[in-house]
Amino acid sequence: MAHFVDARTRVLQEESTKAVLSNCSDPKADLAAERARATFDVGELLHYLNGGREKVERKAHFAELISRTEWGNKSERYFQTREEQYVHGLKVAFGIWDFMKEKRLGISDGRVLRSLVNAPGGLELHIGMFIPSLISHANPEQQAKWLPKAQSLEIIGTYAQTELGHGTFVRGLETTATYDSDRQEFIVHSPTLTSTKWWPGGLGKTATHIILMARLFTKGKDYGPHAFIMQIRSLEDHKPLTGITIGDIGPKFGFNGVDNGFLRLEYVRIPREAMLMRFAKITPEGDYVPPPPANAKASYATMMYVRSTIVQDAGKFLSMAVTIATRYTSVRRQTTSSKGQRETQVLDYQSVAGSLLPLLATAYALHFTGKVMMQMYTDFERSRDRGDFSNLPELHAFSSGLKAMCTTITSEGIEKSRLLCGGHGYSRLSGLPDMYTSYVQNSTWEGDNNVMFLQTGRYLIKSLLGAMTGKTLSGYAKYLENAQFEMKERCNVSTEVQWLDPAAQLAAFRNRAARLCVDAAEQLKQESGGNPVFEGEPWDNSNVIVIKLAVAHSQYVIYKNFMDSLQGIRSRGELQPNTVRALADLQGLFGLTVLEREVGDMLESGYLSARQVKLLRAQQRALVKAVRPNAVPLVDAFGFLDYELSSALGRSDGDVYRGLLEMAQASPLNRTEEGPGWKAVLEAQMKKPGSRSRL
Ligand SMILES: CCCCCCCCCCCCCC(=O)SCCNC(=O)CCNC(=O)[C@H](O)C(C)(C)COP(=O)(O)OP(=O)(O)OC[C@H]1O[C@@H](n2cnc3c(N)ncnc32)[C@H](O)[C@@H]1OP(=O)(O)O
Ligand SMILES: Cc1cc2nc3c(=O)[nH]c(=O)nc-3n(C[C@H](O)[C@H](O)[C@H](O)COP(=O)(O)OP(=O)(O)OC[C@H]3O[C@@H](n4cnc5c(N)ncnc54)[C@H](O)[C@@H]3O)c2cc1C
Repeated sequence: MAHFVDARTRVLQEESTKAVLSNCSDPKADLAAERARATFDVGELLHYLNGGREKVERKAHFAELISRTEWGNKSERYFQTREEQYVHGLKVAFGIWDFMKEKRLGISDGRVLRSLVNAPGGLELHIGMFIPSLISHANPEQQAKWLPKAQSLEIIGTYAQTELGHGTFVRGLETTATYDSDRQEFIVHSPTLTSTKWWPGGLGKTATHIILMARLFTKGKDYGPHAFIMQIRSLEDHKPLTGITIGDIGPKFGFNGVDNGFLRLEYVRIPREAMLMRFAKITPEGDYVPPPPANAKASYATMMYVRSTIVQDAGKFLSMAVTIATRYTSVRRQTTSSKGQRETQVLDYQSVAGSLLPLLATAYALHFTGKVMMQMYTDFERSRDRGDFSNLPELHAFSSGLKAMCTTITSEGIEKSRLLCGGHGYSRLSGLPDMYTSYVQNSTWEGDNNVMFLQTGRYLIKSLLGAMTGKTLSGYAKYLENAQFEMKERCNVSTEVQWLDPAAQLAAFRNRAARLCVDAAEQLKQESGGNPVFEGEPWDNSNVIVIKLAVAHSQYVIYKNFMDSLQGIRSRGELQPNTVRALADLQGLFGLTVLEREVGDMLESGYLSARQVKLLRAQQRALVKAVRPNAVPLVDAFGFLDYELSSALGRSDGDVYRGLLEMAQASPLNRTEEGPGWKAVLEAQMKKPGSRSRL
């Protein structure tokens, strides 16, 4: 029934409404005004970043279609229970599958669809690791047997490596696969409590098959972790097979649509052919045939593939967070110094712009590094398929450090973006809390970040030691050939504007990394009492400096990739000069922001003087101002759709307050006016005789 308001009430209210309206915010107009400030052609950059106009339009077309399906509807997204999330995640996966079949779409379209719906569920590991493991570890016969079933979703798999007792230290896995040559079978077994598999995504309630990482024993000898494929659930009634105990590990910090699981095996027999035998093999008689020495770590290849995809995705997630925060802080107005004046857009506060715009620049930096990373992985696959594993060590070092660096940056960046949105950033309807809780596990899974940095540091120190004995280095570590020269080098910047020179910035990144490498090698030598030892106490006691080195190197790599990518764009004339200028500002802002944060090392080493640091800071602040007018256009160029962001604050029309109010309607607490607590608790309590008088 309509609420009746009398005329007198309306007249009295009119004046105050007028007063409020005179300086109240108009978010839609604010965002439109921001867009009008663009100094470059947003459409051009949008198409460039997203692989062309056709892809941009195709994505929008898909979003339009799937948003109307039951599984693609996101209105309940923030209100689901864990069980609902899990079932919804499955519906999404199969919804996408049917949609792809119906429209005859390929894998790259599938990726777009998954990213649009963004509802991680029980099939993540099937797509992300089970199928890739079959491709990289199975021999041609095994691939012919398993891949069609996996690709048609006849079976659903996961990657079961981590155990209660061991995740990082893969060689310490306790699950055993013991070969019985009489029956030409392996007996797979969980001999201890700590050998219980724990964490694999989809293992709890979804997967019918697993890639099992277990220690291979044959003829009484332990050959360490190897990959096996085995069935764990019946394809008839989905119940666990004999000797197998499986379940869900319970709620997590985020990512709760995924049924991460546990698994115990009790003397389960699997055929000899269950061992994935592309590299290492077992003969029917039980003789172990090792992989060639060059690819001794071949069984770790899936992890490297996933690390590469994680690096590729880091930029996307940071860009999403920054899009939400930039749009919102452009329309959010707070505080005015004089009465009658409009309140300030919060993005105009130096503290907000000074935090958010460097993140925007970083999102662009990660975009370019992600592309380089995937290219490097693809190149590795090509040479691997020719039997050439020579670039494996560099790929491992590169992907480990970047996985750690990019996920650290993105995790922190999402949280910073949320904080910059104030109170509304704390609402799940902003999209930022869920993005954080479901992203931050990237710092842990697929190799804890510190552990990954240590792998990169190890490679760099070994490279440096090699260079000192005359070895030629290649790839990103090449600069270490000149480490001794770098130790004496001083920065030659003498004016603020000279800090804009990419060569000056790159030199600072490189010098810091080179010096840290020399320092780390020195410390390791000292701890080792002579020749550096890369394990045990000497190594453990050098962890902090080695991680610092790997961070510095990864920052150098990300900056270099940004610089080289922009150079390539310029020399190929791919973008108009105004667009390149906008990107160059971002490159400078990214570089100087990182260097500013790390000046302590460079002052300590003597590479920079206090005056040069002052100049650097001033130039960094100037770049924040230079980027400010393009803030909204630059996030628009990422090309995220409202459907994709699923955020009241990130709306492309800027209508954030309406967005919050509309999205909140779906809260289950709003299903009735009195709310679920009235009948359950409140009524009885509040109507108790005497309760009013007590209050
Ligand atoms: C479509 C796309 C969808 C994507 C969706 C995503 C969904 C998926 C989501 C994902 C969900 C997540 C799912 C999950 O989480 S799955 C579980 C992931 N688990 C891990 O990542 C475990 C992390 N641990 C390791 O990787 C290893 O054990 C480490 C690396 C720590 C040490 O290992 P180890 O103790 O054995 O070695 P070492 O230190 O004695 O070093 C010995 C030598 O080996 C070299 N070395 C080491 N490793 C590699 C390597 N890989 N390639 C080449 N070389 C390598 C190393 O440089 C050294 O060389 P050198 O110095 O002697 O020359
Ligand atoms: C959401 C999620 C999903 C996952 N999905 C899967 C999956 O599908 N399949 C699967 O097999 N696994 C999965 N994992 C497991 C994941 O790969 C491991 O948790 C990860 O590799 C870290 O190992 P850990 O838990 O043993 O950490 P730990 O190694 O116990 O780390 C604890 C601390 O010790 C430090 N540390 C450990 N070793 C060293 C060292 N050598 N030197 C210095 N510091 C060290 C680490 O830096 C860390 O701070 C998942 C994990 C999560 C959180």
